[in-house]
Amino acid sequence: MGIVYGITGGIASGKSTVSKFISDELGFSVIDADIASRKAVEPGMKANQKIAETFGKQILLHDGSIDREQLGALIFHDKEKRLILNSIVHPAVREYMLQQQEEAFSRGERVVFLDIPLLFESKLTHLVAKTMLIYTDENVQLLRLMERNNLTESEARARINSQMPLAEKKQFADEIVNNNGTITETKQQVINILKKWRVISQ
Ligand SMILES: CC(C)(COP(=O)(O)OP(=O)(O)OC[C@H]1O[C@@H](n2cnc3c(N)ncnc32)[C@H](O)[C@@H]1O)[C@@H](O)C(=O)NCCC(=O)NCCS
Ligand SMILES: Nc1ncnc2c1ncn2[C@@H]1O[C@H](COP(=O)(O)OP(=O)(O)OP(=O)(O)O)[C@@H](O)[C@H]1O
Repeated sequence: MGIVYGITGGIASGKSTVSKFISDELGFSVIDADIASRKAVEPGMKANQKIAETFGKQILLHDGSIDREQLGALIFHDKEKRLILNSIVHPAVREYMLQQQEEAFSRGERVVFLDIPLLFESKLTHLVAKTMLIYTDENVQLLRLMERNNLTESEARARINSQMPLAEKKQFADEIVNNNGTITETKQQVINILKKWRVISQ
């Protein structure tokens, strides 16, 4: 059994950017909740059928996959619908992540990272030894989200408002990476934290 660290943040705060650095440049396994949530709803999976039953067959594309754009438009504007979707998808996401984690340990890895956007909202901190929050100011988050996803300001705000504000997440995090600056500056902060945690040597 190895040790598990949590990477969290908000939508478009830079979690994937940090995860990619930790996996591609530092060589650790990073298990991504967004990828898990995509797998959990593929055609043939229980959650796919449940979503069609709950939100209507028109939520499926011709190949049986979920129309993510349509589902996003529904759930990011409606808390009740969002909680229903979460209750369908999250158990499968947790199962998948745990399985990936065990596979990494059985390959002999000693440290794995979980990238979970809703780590604090879903009260999952017991799954990890320590947490790293990828933080940006809300105006930076908004602009990066609008640009990356080609969203209007009101669409982007609806997504940001679906999560606990990043400023509030700070109090729950063991370490905070300020990602308002350049990616190089962010990587250096990540290295410092991993040294402090003794994941990498000085
Ligand atoms: C609503 C869906 C179809 C939109 O898909 P889309 O491809 O546009 O976005 P993607 O899955 O890449 O998520 C992007 C970001 O949105 C945010 N987000 C996604 N789902 C949620 C949610 N239920 N509540 C709050 N924020 C969310 C996260 O920050 C995530 O990193 C999809 O996000 C989904 O199925 N969400 C429910 C599962 C979930 O909670 N996923 C988040 C991690 S488990
Ligand atoms: N320090 C930075 N400087 C400039 N652009 C950045 C920086 N960090 C991230 N970005 C850009 O901001 C956007 C959001 O980053 P990223 O995809 O890593 O966020 P995320 O937290 O994984 O988002 P999501 O939860 O939506 O998947 C991307 O387009 C990314 O290239």
